[in-house]
Amino acid sequence: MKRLDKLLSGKKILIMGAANKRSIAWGCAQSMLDNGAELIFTYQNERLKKSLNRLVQDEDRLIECDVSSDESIEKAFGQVADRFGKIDGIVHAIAFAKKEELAGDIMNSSREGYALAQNISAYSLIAVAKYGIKILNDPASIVTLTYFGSERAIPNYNVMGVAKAALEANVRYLARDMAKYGVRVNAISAGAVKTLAVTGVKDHGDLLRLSRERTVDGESVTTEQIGGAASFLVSDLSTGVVGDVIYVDKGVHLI
Ligand SMILES: NC(=O)c1ccc[n+]([C@@H]2O[C@H](COP(=O)([O-])OP(=O)(O)OC[C@H]3O[C@@H](n4cnc5c(N)ncnc54)[C@H](O)[C@@H]3O)[C@@H](O)[C@H]2O)c1
Repeated sequence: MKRLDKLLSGKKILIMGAANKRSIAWGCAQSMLDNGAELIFTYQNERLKKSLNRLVQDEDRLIECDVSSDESIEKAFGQVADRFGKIDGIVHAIAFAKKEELAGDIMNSSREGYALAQNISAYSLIAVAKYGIKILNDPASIVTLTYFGSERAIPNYNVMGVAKAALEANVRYLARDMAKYGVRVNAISAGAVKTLAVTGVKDHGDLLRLSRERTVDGESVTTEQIGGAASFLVSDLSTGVVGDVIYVDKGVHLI
């Protein structure tokens, strides 16, 4: 029998949502590389490709995918299969809402802004799973990223909190329905970290400070720590974890 000496040796993982070195997706990528995985990355558009290119130079491993379009997802996953064959996992670290929707009272959210947040931040997981069936091995694992604003009314988080609640429900329904393909689906509820996405939330400085103060040791969770849990969830150590939301927030949700 071939001896595999690292947790993720022999596993090919698709990382969706690495915009720069602060991205949670990049923390996941670092941990997975350390654990022996082979990685492929998707980027949203040419602008984000330039940014990702500073971190990943191998052009073959960079594939465009805008999750607002089924055609884009199908094409991207076709390219993944052509270049790398079947894969063993997908990290979905993607969310979006317009800045004006991430401020003030939720009564002022627009129909369009609400729908857009749902489309990019929650529905996209279903679309990724749907096209993912064709390129995922049996067994395989999908991991998405959520936030505590799905359960509590966090100031200004508004439509994104509602989208995260939908995302977590999607995880449960997908976990049920993807099981017949040997695919597990789980979410990590990450503590607040300063990324590009967070800066869209009004008064995000307060959100980050409050979140840091509520961790058990007064230090914010790091993207590396979130990545560690993501590595566990795509690994064979977590085959019993199905349709779950795992907190990686250093205890913020406890208080
Ligand atoms: N930063 C936090 O405090 C925090 C906490 C918990 C959960 N999360 C979640 O983690 C995930 C990653 O966000 P992040 O904080 O690392 O920020 P980030 O800005 O680094 O990453 C967000 C990514 O989403 C991508 N994206 C947006 N719209 C897209 C589209 N239409 N098609 C394809 N990609 C698209 C962006 O290109 C970017 O790469 C998000 O789901 C976010 O809600 C973040």
